[in-house]
Amino acid sequence: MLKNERLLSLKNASIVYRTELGEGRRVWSGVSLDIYKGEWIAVVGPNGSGKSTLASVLLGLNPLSQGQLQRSSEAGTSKIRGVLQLPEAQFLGETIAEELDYLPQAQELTAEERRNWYADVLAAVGLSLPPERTMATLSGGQKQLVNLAAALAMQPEILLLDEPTAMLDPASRIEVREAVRQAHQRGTTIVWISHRLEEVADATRVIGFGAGKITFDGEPRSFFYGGGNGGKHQNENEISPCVELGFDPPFAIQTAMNLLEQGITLQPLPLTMEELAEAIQCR
Ligand SMILES: Nc1ncnc2c1ncn2[C@@H]1O[C@H](COP(=O)(O)OP(=O)(O)OP(=O)(O)O)[C@@H](O)[C@H]1O
Repeated sequence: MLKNERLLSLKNASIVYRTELGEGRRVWSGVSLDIYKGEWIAVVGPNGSGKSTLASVLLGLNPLSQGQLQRSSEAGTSKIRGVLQLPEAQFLGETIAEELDYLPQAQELTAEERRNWYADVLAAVGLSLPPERTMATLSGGQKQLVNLAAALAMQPEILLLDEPTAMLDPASRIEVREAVRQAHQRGTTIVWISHRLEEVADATRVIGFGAGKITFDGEPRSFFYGGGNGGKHQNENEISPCVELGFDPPFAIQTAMNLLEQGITLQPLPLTMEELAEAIQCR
């Protein structure tokens, strides 16, 4: 796990919502979390565990009931950008050009310069669409890629994604994931909230949310296979943190676990079908 410059810290944070009856509903409490430059953090947890609430807190949209949110000097509010579950929820313009025109960078460009800039912004997520295309005519995946392009054009330190692929078909999910991978390779820190555990394989770190607190904070292999650093295969009585949170591990990991139970060693422990095939071939 990369541990260098700290961008954001939550210290002993709690969130209490007011219900319609005026009572307090505690979503989570005692949450402490440091986010470091260059990390790719996958946040997972059951429905209602408070993942989207965490997204709102980190984006500065939801005040804490208790505790503190600290930003490093470089990671001011302008340096974290979010992409949310419903692509349409974030649109302001009717066309791609109008959407991008809302970004502060656009204000400094001439009409001529803007055309090249639109192309560059869209190319960063692998899109080559005419800027005059209306948003309503785009596929769900393309809409989400435009959202992603707009977020990345702001050059955020942290890109926060709250289930950005939830409404997308498999092909669009792959496109969005690839665009995020490339942003991460260019140095953007990623916080990705997801229900799809196969998306966790890209992460350098997993945060598990459950029962009102963080239940797991570690590497993906430890999350899926249990054990300490890098995930040693669990002993008979140990439940992996993934299963403990109520999730079935992805197919590749379930298959690997079955092989391990039969005494077949796999090095390194695979997180994806490709890694599983490789580990079997290397035996
Ligand atoms: N503005 C709000 N006012 C009151 N309660 C809220 C509010 N927002 C969320 N909650 C409640 O807080 C809890 C956590 O919600 P949140 O959306 O953060 O969970 P989640 O883990 O993202 O869920 P999901 O996986 O279903 O999207 C839920 O019980 C939800 O009903």
